[in-house]
Amino acid sequence: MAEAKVLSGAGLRGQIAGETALCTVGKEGAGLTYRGYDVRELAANSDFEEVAYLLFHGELPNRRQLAAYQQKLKSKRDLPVALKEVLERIPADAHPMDVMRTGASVLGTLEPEHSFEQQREVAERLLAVFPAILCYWYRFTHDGVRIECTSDEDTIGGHFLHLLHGKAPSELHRKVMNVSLILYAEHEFNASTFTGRVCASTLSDLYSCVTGSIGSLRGPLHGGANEAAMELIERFSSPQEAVSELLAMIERKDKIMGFGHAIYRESDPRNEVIKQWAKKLAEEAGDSVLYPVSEAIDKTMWEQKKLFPNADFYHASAYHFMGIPTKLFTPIFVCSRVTGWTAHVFEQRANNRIIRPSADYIGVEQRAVPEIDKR
Ligand SMILES: CC(=O)SCCNC(=O)CCNC(=O)[C@H](O)C(C)(C)COP(=O)(O)OP(=O)(O)OC[C@H]1O[C@@H](n2cnc3c(N)ncnc32)[C@H](O)[C@@H]1OP(=O)(O)O
Ligand SMILES: O=C([O-])CC(=O)C(=O)O
Repeated sequence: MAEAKVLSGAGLRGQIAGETALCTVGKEGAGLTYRGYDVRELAANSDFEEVAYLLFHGELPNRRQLAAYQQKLKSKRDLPVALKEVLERIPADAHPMDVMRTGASVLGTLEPEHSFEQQREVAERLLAVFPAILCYWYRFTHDGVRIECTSDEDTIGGHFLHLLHGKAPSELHRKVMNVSLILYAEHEFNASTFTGRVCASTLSDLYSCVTGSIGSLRGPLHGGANEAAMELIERFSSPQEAVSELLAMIERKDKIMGFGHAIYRESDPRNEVIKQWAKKLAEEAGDSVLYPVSEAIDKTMWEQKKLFPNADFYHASAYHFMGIPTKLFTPIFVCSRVTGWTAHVFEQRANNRIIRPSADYIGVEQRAVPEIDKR
């Protein structure tokens, strides 16, 4: 299960574009590992901060190290006043991924990375501050309130939900956010990470790398698929309606968001984990539509196209059941993947050569430049 496809063709498929010690994707037996650990085991037993520590330091923390790390991240959560002022000026109808991109970029002007020796501090600052960047802007522009950007929540997942809803989340919701952040943390040379590595290879600063990565993640073929999946699911009021409309979409050769993967062949190992939690949340919410509709789409896609849900599909209903507005789904991915992105930048910097591939030229033959009056 979760094996890699035989790769060929466009999109740099099948090309080895570098080395990494961070992650394997689609390796037989364990579909996704972070530094050798199966993501399903990490999601069952760990805090997201343990995974962040693992990606940055190479090994899991012990209990004392984890407590110190969580405390350190907690102390870095507040936003500079100048950043709050910028966030207040971004319109309510802006794309929240543009808010994340701008937030990272502005922080880079206020707290620049002067030397690569600061790289871990900068990465931890970004990790700690992203939930507040998103929620400060969202609550100010949608509810007219200036929220506190700190909370006494120990975990980043709990902190995010606390800022968003203005109150402490339930244990179940804390747990699901924690699992979700673990599942999204790292995924080898995906498009947004590769963007970050290309930027790093020019010896640029960490904020530029992360800002570029956010831009790549924003698209619906990558991180944006969780929002697109939600828009699909909530269109239907019953599994029967979902199946008949889906068959028409398949007939029209529409792309069904939240399905398929560039590397996995038969399943995405993150899906089985988030699917279970989405089911639990559906039961808790007394839902009798969204989850059954999701399952009907899942079943039909497999029967008709042999396409399986990727990490994004059941994340849509899981986030929805926790009261998270759809347009904030992809920014949550940023709050998590910033760990993978920055760990890849550290790796690139440690063994760097500028990334500069070649192209096959398919344009016209060489020719003389005609005088402007003769064109
Ligand atoms: C966390 C993440 O970023 S996971 C990815 C999130 N993205 C999505 O969910 C968007 C929907 N999925 C897709 O667009 C694609 O599956 C991608 C972008 C993820 C992978 O793209 P590719 O590697 O090019 O897909 P692949 O080579 O497997 O495609 C094979 C065929 O299946 C089709 N296909 C793949 N995914 C889908 C889909 N979701 N719906 C309909 N058809 C699909 C392709 O169109 C292609 O058909 P063709 O040969 O007739 O052109
Ligand atoms: O690996 C990919 O191409 C996309 C993906 O699932 C991720 O980045 O999590």
